Amino acid sequence: MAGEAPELSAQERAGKAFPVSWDQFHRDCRALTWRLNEVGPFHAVIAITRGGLVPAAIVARELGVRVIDTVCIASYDHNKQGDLQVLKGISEAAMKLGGGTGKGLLIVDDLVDTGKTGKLVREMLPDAHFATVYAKPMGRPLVDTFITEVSQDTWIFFPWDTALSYHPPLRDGAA
Ligand SMILES: O=P(O)(O)OC[C@H]1O[C@H](OP(=O)(O)OP(=O)(O)O)[C@H](O)[C@@H]1O
Ligand code: HPA
Ligand SMILES: [Mg+2]
Repeated sequence: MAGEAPELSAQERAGKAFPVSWDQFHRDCRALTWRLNEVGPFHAVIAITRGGLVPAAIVARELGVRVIDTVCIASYDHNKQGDLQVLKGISEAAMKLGGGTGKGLLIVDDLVDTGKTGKLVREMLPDAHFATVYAKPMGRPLVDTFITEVSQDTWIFFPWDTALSYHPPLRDGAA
């Protein structure tokens, strides 16, 4: 309708930016693995796609886990959260390894924000261990292990979603 304020995306509502480089992300994943190493061993890693694929590869490599499965969930379209859609569930083989409830399985995602995605996967695997690299306060109670907490009004920019670009000097009005 004319005159109505345009709806803000989750990223715009967040306000603060937290850009993460590949280097930083790799370091944070290794730090996460140090903590997980005290909790395991794990029979398999379940990556929540797509963001969970990158930390899952690093964590699985460090922990020596070779069985990796995915649960494919779509929610944010660019930066606005819609209804969650499970595009692919957990495989029968991974379910079997976790005794049907996820015991001994490690779920990995890049972050929890509102916690909606994590909640859905936890319902599928109630006894699994859930780890993320970053956590915002709303989603934090759902996670068993994470490395860095950022405020709810922060948007995390991952290296696979960003590229280096020119930034004008402050003097010329850059924010
Ligand atoms: O805690 P929530 O509010 O549910 O948000 C967290 C989820 O959102 C992002 O995934 P997204 O749905 O954007 O898909 P992607 O991993 O394919 O980028 C992120 O990778 C988490 O999986
Ligand atoms: O802060 C975020 N960054 C990137 N993707 C996301 N999906 C939910 N929250 C975020
Ligand atoms: Mg995701």
